[in-house]
Amino acid sequence: MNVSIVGATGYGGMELIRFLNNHPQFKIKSLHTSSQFGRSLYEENAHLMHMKDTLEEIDPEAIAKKSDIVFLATPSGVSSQLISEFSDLDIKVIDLSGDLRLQTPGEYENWYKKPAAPQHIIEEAVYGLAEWNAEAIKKATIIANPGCYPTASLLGLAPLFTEGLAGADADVIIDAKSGVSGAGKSPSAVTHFSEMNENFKIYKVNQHQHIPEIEQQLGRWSSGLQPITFNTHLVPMTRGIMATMYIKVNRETSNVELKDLYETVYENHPFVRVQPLDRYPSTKQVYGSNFCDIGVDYDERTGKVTVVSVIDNLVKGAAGQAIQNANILMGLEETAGLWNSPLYP
Ligand SMILES: NC(=O)C1=CN([C@@H]2O[C@H](COP(=O)(O)OP(=O)(O)OC[C@H]3O[C@@H](n4cnc5c(N)ncnc54)[C@H](OP(=O)(O)O)[C@@H]3O)[C@@H](O)[C@H]2O)C=CC1
Ligand SMILES: CC(=O)N[C@@H](CCC(=O)OP(=O)(O)O)C(=O)O
Repeated sequence: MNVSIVGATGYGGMELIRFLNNHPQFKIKSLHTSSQFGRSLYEENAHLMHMKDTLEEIDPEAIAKKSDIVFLATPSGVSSQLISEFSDLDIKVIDLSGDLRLQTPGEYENWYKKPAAPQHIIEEAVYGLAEWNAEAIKKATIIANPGCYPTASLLGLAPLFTEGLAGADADVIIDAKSGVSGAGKSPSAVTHFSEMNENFKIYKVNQHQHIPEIEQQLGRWSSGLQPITFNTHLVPMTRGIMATMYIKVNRETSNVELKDLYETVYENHPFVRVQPLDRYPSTKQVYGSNFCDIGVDYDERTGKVTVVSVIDNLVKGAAGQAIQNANILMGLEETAGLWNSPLYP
């Protein structure tokens, strides 16, 4: 099966290339750029010097003729415009941006401050939280790949909500931290070395665009969900997300019960690894891999559960989950091309 990547020169695009080069069924057919067509991929990306591909312009009709799937790894505000051209063509689309995740155009415009995609396309797009939406993903034409923070948060929260231990009044608090590659390839005043080195920053306080995305999915599991508290921090490391979450549960529980619950829920989901009792994950144990590692603890004093969830933002948080979704969509093994161990130490 042939695949194309739009936004191939960005961090998400290059991570797609890294995994697709080792994929048993998918072959990279073309790589697309908005600003560098005609140049060789390796010219600005020395680590890809072994690849001879030339970057091509973004022509949806030409892409649909050569490929079965196109990955859009473009900044927000791009696929909301491009998607209309692809949706009339015979090609599956997997969008890594936030453009097709929110079910209401007004909500997208409110949080992203950009024009939304057409309503009928938003309705057609399937939310690609792979562990929780596989049946819909199998039948999808357009997949909205989840955001990095929502992936870590929702995988950690899901068992409590789907198994009835937490409900609408769970008073969810998510305290999340990310490595700097989450902000993409372009350097900025916030992310350059002397700003980030030996520093720890909170940003977008109570304003992050992933708030409605997390609430939307939690609301599917628990109707009438009260608003959540969600805040994000930048950590001076390249990759990794840790979401530490606090959830009020509706009855007493124990760490043994919680561990059993999480293990049972994720029994048939190889990319989610539940930690042993009294162990909590760190970002390095998933570095470069498609794993999401989760640790849980019940605090008897407060009646709250603490969930710690870690992913690599560029893999399970972006390119890895996008390929996992492509595997499910094409009827392949979910793990095809993704079953590598984390890079450690
Ligand atoms: N980084 C992360 O951890 C995650 C990112 N995402 C999302 O994935 C998407 C890609 O992110 P990331 O790779 O980090 O971003 P980058 O900024 O690293 O890369 C984006 C790429 O998109 C291309 N691009 C820029 N403007 C346009 C345009 N107008 N039309 C078409 N292509 C354009 C650029 O390449 P060129 O100039 O060659 O066209 C650029 O290399 C974003 O929407 C991001 O929010 C989601 C989850 C995690
Ligand atoms: C560290 C960092 O800056 N992370 C980015 C994640 C961006 C992203 O993934 O945005 P969409 O999912 O909405 O496309 C942020 O917090 O905005």
